Amino acid sequence: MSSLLIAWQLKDKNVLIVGGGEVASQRVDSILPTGAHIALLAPSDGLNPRTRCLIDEHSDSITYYDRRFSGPDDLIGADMVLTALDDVDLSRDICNICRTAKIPVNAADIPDACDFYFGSQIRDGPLQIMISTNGNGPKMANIIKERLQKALSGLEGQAITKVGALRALLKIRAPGVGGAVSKRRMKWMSSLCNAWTLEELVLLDDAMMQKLLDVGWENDRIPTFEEVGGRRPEPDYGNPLVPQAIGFIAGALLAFYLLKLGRRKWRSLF
Ligand SMILES: C[C@@]1(CC(=O)O)C2=NC(=C\c3[nH]c(c(CCC(=O)O)c3CC(=O)O)Cc3[nH]c(c(CC(=O)O)c3CCC(=O)O)/C=C3\N/C(=C\2)[C@@H](CCC(=O)O)[C@]3(C)CC(=O)O)/[C@H]1CCC(=O)O
Ligand SMILES: NC(=O)c1ccc[n+]([C@@H]2O[C@H](COP(=O)([O-])OP(=O)(O)OC[C@H]3O[C@@H](n4cnc5c(N)ncnc54)[C@H](O)[C@@H]3O)[C@@H](O)[C@H]2O)c1
Repeated sequence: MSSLLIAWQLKDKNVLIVGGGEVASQRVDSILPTGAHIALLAPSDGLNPRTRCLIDEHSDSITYYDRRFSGPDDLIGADMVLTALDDVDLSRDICNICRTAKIPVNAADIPDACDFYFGSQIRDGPLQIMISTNGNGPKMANIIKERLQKALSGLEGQAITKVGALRALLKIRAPGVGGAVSKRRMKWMSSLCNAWTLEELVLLDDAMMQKLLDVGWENDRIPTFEEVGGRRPEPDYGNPLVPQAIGFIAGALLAFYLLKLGRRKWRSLF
């Protein structure tokens, strides 16, 4: 069996985390950027220092309850539950209550009881890559993430941000959902993404976007980067004085060496 990989939207949803150890702190890291309201339930004497820090720094997003899990009432209003406990029986009980209440649940210590797994993540602006081994080898997911990270240029997130802005402008210029307009929009956007390099997309600015739409979209074609006023930055050779200074020092050292050699030869003749 494999699993469904989706980008779950959690903005303004209620996520309950039961436990406050190291794994709980990683769950907070994963949930915070989604814009969800987090409730964290764990006695303060078991709080990991990072979890404590996250609670203090993000008091607008995290409501902390300094107590142990007390039963099904703790789950009321939760849209998602994550357990990160050192008590497998309690973890399993919480999973069972969630299943009855139809609340999606992840238990860090019982893969079989999870509705979904976390994965190793690469994030760069709007780009989100999740590596999952479907429960087989979490450390392998982490190693593969590091390999993938090296293969990325670092421009992807910025390029996607620019494409997102252009898509939003195009939707204003050619509104509508479905039908012929949708088909034309999708074809034009896909052709542009295929035709332009990542570097060119990163350099898109407001004026170029307007021109792309005026010249390209309106005439149903993909203009080149240069055609819409794109300019590549001049290659940076650094400070021109640096090579000059290096040349001067090298020249001076060579002259000094030759002078010394000349003197030695002169001496040896007499
Ligand atoms: C990817 C990542 C995401 C995250 O947690 O955010 C993640 N685990 C990570 C690290 C990690 N976890 C563990 C080790 C020690 C080495 C090792 O065991 O390999 C390391 C390595 C480390 O710490 O470096 C121990 C471990 N993990 C699970 C159990 C319970 C069990 O298997 O029974 C045990 C105790 C096993 C035991 O007692 O022996 C279970 C799960 N861990 C998952 C996700 C889900 C499957 C994901 C997948 O298969 O891809 C799943 C099923 C449930 C879930 O957590 O959702 C994150 C890497 C983030 C990153 O660095 O990028
Ligand atoms: N999924 C993963 O990636 C992964 C990785 C490592 C470990 N684990 C497993 O996850 C579990 C948690 O790991 P950890 O390192 O965070 O453990 P931990 O011991 O650091 O934290 C456990 C937390 O649970 C709290 N707790 C205990 N009983 C409670 C209760 N009744 N109500 C509320 N809170 C309670 C403790 O106070 C503590 O904050 C362990 O079982 C571990 O084997 C999972």
